[in-house]
Amino acid sequence: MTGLDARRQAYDALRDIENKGSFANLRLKKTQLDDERDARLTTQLIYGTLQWQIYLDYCLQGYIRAKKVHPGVRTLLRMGAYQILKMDRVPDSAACNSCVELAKAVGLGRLSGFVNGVLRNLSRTKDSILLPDEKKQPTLRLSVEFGWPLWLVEYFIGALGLEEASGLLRHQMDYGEVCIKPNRLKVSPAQWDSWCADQAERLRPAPLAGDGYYWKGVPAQEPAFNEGWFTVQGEASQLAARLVEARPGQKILDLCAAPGGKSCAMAMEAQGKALITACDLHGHRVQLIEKNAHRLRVALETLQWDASQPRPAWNDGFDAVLVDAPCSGLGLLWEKPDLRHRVVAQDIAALAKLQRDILHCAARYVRPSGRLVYATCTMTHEENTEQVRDFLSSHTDYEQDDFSPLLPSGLKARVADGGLQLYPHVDGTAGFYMARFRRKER
Ligand SMILES: C[S@@+](CC[C@H](N)C(=O)[O-])C[C@H]1O[C@@H](n2cnc3c(N)ncnc32)[C@H](O)[C@@H]1O
Repeated sequence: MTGLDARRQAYDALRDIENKGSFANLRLKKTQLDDERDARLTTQLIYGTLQWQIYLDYCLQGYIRAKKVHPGVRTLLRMGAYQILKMDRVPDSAACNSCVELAKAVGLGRLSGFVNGVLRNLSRTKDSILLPDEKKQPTLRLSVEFGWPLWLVEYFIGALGLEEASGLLRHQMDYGEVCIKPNRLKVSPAQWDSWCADQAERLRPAPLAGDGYYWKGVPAQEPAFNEGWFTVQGEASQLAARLVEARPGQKILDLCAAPGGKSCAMAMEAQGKALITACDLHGHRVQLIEKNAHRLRVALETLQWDASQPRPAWNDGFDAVLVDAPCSGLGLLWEKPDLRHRVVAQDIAALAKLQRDILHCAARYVRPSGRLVYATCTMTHEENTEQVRDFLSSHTDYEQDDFSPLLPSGLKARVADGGLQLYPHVDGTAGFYMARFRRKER
């Protein structure tokens, strides 16, 4: 059967994500498929099944009478239901047959009849599934229809109102595309133009990223990526790195740097001539920064360091400091759907405290008239606007720094209260927040 290997890899990854808490994007990198079509199918099955899990479980519940379902079978049913309900290009019969074959291949052959029965019934009657009433239960409807945990729907409705939250929660993104940007330190204009011409059918301009593109491809399988010709970085992340305005000869500190996307972006922006120190709390993540820098051939100094602890030796030592803070990551829920099932509301307060501590330390490292950039990939006011307000009220040696001239002309979001909040449904980026402060002259 075509795609059975791809489906098996997706099944194994989904089991690891559930059992071992693996992150989907990292687990995906471990799948081994040489054929690009298979690799795309695996990606779509993993991400799609996770994105729609709540919707799929809702639809499946009407077809399952058993009180307990074997966890492996539940994964198979979700994968099958995803193909039947959300993947138009897969015929229902292929979705059913492949799940039955997969059940046998993963040692669940004795339950393959059950899998077959549930999926065939679903396929036959899928058009009559009733979702919660939009008028009577708008919150539950958004949760089920678009696969969001209820608390997240309630959070966004509380923060944005029903209409805006609906727009946000309805937004979908294409998992098959990544945003790329040329590494001008490594690739010549002629080489880049020629690569882009080869890839023309898979590229579309990234409106906010200057010379970047959205590319339908698998980076690890692309020689140009392994040669360091381009970086993979979302438009919002690129923008946050740009706010630092890293210039040749400057000393820059990136306090929460792994896996090194923004550190490398800043190094490239400064034509490889800035002195960039990239730190992270976790040693294994510091290695990711080094790996990234090595691939892109940019020089960075790396250090394992807890940014919430003061380091007096750094006081007044940097032209600019970036705090790309650990955060609830709600802005990445579209591109990393496993996070929807991982983040919990209780995380937000603890993260806000950590962010405050990190910002407080970072404030000392900036030289007078230097820049401090604060960024998160989330949309909670506790982690964003409240941090900015709190920082300015407790650090009177800082003022807000207007960065609007640096923003791309096509951007719809506007700076408000000194910060820029990007939303997926407004600008098509990840949900991201950024603010910039300038230390006053003494
Ligand atoms: C949003 S990510 C950074 C992404 C990175 N700037 C990039 O562009 O690739 C936040 C990082 O903060 C790190 N982190 C968490 N707590 C930290 C702490 N107390 N000190 C330093 N880094 C920390 C995490 O390990 C994670 O790598």
